[in-house]
Amino acid sequence: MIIQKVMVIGAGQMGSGIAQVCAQAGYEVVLNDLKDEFVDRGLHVIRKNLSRQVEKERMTVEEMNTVLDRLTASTELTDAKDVDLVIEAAIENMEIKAKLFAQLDEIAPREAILASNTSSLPITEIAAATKRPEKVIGMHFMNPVPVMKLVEIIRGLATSDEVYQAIEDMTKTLKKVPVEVNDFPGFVSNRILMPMINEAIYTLYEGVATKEAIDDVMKLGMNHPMGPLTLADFIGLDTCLYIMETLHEGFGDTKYRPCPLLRKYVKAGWLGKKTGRGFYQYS
Ligand SMILES: CC(=O)CC(=O)SCCNC(=O)CCNC(=O)[C@H](O)C(C)(C)COP(=O)(O)OP(=O)(O)OC[C@H]1O[C@@H](n2cnc3c(N)ncnc32)[C@H](O)[C@@H]1OP(=O)(O)O
Ligand SMILES: NC(=O)C1=CN([C@@H]2O[C@H](COP(=O)(O)OP(=O)(O)OC[C@H]3O[C@@H](n4cnc5c(N)ncnc54)[C@H](OP(=O)(O)O)[C@@H]3O)[C@@H](O)[C@H]2O)C=CC1
Repeated sequence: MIIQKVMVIGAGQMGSGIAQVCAQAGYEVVLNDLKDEFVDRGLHVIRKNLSRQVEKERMTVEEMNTVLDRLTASTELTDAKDVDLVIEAAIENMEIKAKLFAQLDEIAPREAILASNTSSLPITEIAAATKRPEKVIGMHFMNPVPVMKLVEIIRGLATSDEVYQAIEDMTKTLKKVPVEVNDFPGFVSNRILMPMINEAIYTLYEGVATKEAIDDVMKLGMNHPMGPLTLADFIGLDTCLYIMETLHEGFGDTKYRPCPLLRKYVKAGWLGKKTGRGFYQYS
């Protein structure tokens, strides 16, 4: 399976990062979102990241322009008609992802691989929305994508060995480290990370300590680069809540119940860094 052209769906924080690393690795990339303004916002972030690399003299202006030239903006799913791989990074919602995959299955070439960057939703269920479940796979990048080395690769029930191998090889061309996991709610990363974040929110909710103190304990005591509440703001509180709900529903275990304070913040539209306010305020 030869992968040359990649379509990334969703130009948010994850989609723009994925598009950037694919373009830097030499792939032709189509970056798709619902509206031009969202795609432009994603391309703006990529330009800013690459300019920083130029300032640090890790890349020349010519190299930056070559990378930027590999990126094409799109607001039409029909642009998937000639791609080899789609990486979906729209919001963490099964209905939206299933609908996207059903449409992509109709549009993308028969041989194309359809991957999802979902952080917790079952790949097997996403694959069932298509007539090519053997070509559907999870490709779970970490935030911020240009910096983090891991890509968790999730095999759905029907994912073929050939598709797994092609995605593992492609991940290495992005200078990332693939780790294979099976399809269970939250996979490995968020099954372990998100209950810790949820517990940190309970710790705040129950008045055990201030948000700053909770973050300091985990930063200074456990050497985490960010405290759990700062990390929750960074990931997006909506995404954190969707993941906890997937764990809660998927395992049917009350230990995964989302903290009411997390629900309250999401209902208020306090989604973290991306909306300017979460546990902390960002100007
Ligand atoms: C929810 C899920 O499904 C899965 C997830 O992704 S969970 C989230 C996983 N991610 C994490 O846990 C991140 C934890 N945080 C960290 O590792 C660090 O705080 C961090 C890498 C984000 C920033 O590191 P820092 O040392 O505090 O800041 P800083 O010195 O400014 O940045 C370090 C480097 O990262 C780069 N960087 C930081 N943020 C960046 C961003 N958003 N995009 C691109 N590059 C970025 C900087 O340019 C800098 O690069 P160089 O070293 O090459 O110069
Ligand atoms: N945040 C994180 O740390 C991580 C997130 N993920 C996963 O990546 C995915 C994206 O998350 P993230 O980038 O943080 O979210 P963002 O909210 O930053 O971005 C999502 C983007 O997708 C767009 N979108 C929504 N629906 C559609 C659609 N039908 N077609 C095309 N685009 C659409 C959104 O547009 P609009 O603004 O209009 O809604 C938005 O621009 C989620 O599945 C998430 O779980 C995975 C790893 C880490």
